[in-house]
Amino acid sequence: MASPSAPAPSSDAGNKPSQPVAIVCVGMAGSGKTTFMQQINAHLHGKKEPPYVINLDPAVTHAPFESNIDIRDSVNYKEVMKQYNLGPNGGILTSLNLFATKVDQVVDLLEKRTTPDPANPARKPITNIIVDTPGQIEVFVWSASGTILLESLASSFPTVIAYIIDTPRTSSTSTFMSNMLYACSILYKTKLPMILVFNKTDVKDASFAKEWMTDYDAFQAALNEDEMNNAFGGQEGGDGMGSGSGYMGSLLNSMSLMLEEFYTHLSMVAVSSLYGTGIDEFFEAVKEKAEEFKRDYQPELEKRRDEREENKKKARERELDKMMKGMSMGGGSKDVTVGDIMEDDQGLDAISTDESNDDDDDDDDDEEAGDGLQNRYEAAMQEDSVATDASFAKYLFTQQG
Ligand SMILES: Nc1nc2c(ncn2[C@@H]2O[C@H](COP(=O)(O)OP(=O)(O)OP(=O)(O)O)[C@@H](O)[C@H]2O)c(=O)[nH]1
Repeated sequence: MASPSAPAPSSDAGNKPSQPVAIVCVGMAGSGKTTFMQQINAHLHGKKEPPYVINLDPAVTHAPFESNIDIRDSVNYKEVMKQYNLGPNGGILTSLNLFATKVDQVVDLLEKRTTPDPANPARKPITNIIVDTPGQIEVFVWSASGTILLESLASSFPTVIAYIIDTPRTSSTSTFMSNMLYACSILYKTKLPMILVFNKTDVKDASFAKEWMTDYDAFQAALNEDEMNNAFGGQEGGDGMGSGSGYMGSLLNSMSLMLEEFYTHLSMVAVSSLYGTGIDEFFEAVKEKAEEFKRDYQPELEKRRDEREENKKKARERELDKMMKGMSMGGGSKDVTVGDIMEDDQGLDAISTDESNDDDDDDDDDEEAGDGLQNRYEAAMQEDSVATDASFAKYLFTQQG
């Protein structure tokens, strides 16, 4: 739930350097997401701008950094697997689903931490929110809970996807293309700006990737070379010149043409999470993509957020209405409210619906009792939501700083 005091991200707010940005790290298992998170976390701490850290990977056994919100504090992944009789992926998915039910409170907490606190002016508002996700990308990106979590985040903050790529494992044309297609599918699914983070460049330089993304001919040359060396395997060709699979070659060829357009929407940085190189460039790219978010993505998201708020308001009104109806008992020409029962204090048998017995004063009393009751319930509902937020913050999440 977007709190009313929270700053609604607006295009002019983009010029303020302190506007918080959410960076969601996504990548295949072993690509180095956690190590990258650790590196950007350390980088921001070094700049005296500690980020707000969220871990959404319920299965991680050891995280080398402290999280402000950790899914493992609210959902026991192993217990979920046991209780629901699930395998590892089902367990992660269900844990995310359970966690997604609390997303409003998560966003509330984030909004509080990213705005100045009048009660504590010395506390600096957070300017970066960094999020680690499960290595099973599809479980996060293609699940309803992943969508809810991302959309909720993006409805309050400029949000950028950092897609972490294992560079040494992406150096052949076929693995490169597979990875790019995956990135493409994430971009179109999340509709959020994306940075390709070529990680592990201490092992393999990422200049080949940059060249392939910007120069179609260079990729074609590499493709021909791979074909000649039979790098794709397969049985086709057989012309004695190491032709490899003709099918694979032409498929990659067509895909590379299609991806040319996709590359224009991306930023690309080369980093080594192990040694901390390229991190400054990464944050430059984040700045650029955050601007892009405000310019291109925000209008659509704001529309969706307004719709959601409106729906929420309607649902609340419906609930209140239902509750009030449930508490009034119809009969005769006039509804009798619980106020009648409370006033008479004689139980249901004492309720009279006979208007002829009521004088004008009674009518006024009835109205007042009804209104008072409605007001009290409205107030109670609001108090309840505040209490839920507070207790949620208290016992579900680990609050650091
Ligand atoms: N050489 C080198 N190794 C790295 C780098 N980044 C990560 N690694 C190694 O890659 C392995 C996987 O790194 P993680 O950070 O655990 O990867 P992950 O994507 O979080 O893995 P999952 O949690 O399984 O999804 C570890 O052995 C890291 O030490 C890097 O920049 N260079």
